[in-house]
Amino acid sequence: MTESLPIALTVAGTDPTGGAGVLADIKSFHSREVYGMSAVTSLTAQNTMGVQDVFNVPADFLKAQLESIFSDEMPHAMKSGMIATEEMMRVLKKYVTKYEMPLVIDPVMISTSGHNLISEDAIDYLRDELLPAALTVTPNIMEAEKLTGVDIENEEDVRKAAKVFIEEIGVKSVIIKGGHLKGAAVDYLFEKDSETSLSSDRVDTHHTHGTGCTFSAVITAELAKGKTLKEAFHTGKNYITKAIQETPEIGRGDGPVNHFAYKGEL
Ligand SMILES: Nc1ncnc2c1ncn2[C@@H]1O[C@H](COP(=O)(O)OP(=O)(O)OP(=O)(O)O)[C@@H](O)[C@H]1O
Ligand SMILES: Cc1ncc(CO)c(N)n1
Repeated sequence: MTESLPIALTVAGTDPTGGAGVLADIKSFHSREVYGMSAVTSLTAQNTMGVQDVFNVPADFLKAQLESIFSDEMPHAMKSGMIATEEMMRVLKKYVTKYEMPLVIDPVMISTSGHNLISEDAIDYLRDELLPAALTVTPNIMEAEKLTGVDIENEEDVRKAAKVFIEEIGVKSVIIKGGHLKGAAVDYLFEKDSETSLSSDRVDTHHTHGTGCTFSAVITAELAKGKTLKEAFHTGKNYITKAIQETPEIGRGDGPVNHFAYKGEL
């Protein structure tokens, strides 16, 4: 008899060069010894130099993929990444409200290379309808600004934005990633009654393609194992720091992180 594995599902877009999106998520799940499943929202033609094209999967076909999964086996946790249109978000909302499991929303808006990955009118739906269904949301600074309307330049602003996320938008918790602020790379987890910040030295590199996807996927993998959000946050931070410190130098542009680098306890 083999032991059953924790299962994590990602609902996200693809990056054929494997640094971001679904492939980064599955690599992250796998390296944490979590069985990965995926439903694809968009196929992108992108590489380490930029995004060349995007093909959005018809919303009905996203529904078909989710139906295939949920009619067969229940994941223990799920995450969402790139969801380009409101129609796809409406489909996703049905599943995340029907089936109870920890949901991590990475509110992907723009690729590291600066390409828009979400239609402007889907942002309101994301904020008002999807975010409240999540256990946690993992915006970078720009995404947090866009979703809350708070300009963020320092730690005080991060706190103001977190207050809007929790008190006005109604999220249960939020992890604001300071990867794009000056100084050390500090990330903040705000839960209703607690605040945890984790800091690491900033690695002097431009190879940060897919850092956000990887970070949120590791958190999802840990939640699938039944870890607490605080524990998952710690593992996510340690994993991404190692993965950025030991980038594999793949591609001609801003390369991916190393999904083999972190060897922490499983
Ligand atoms: N140069 C760096 N050195 C150390 N840690 C970093 C660096 N850049 C980002 N991070 C960390 O990587 C994680 C992702 O943060 P970031 O703000 O880059 O997300 P993102 O912008 O959503 O990523 P993506 O580039 O995939 O869109 C965070 O834990 C952040 O602290
Ligand atoms: C498919 C996809 N999802 C997310 C990102 C953000 O890094 C990206 N570049 N591509």
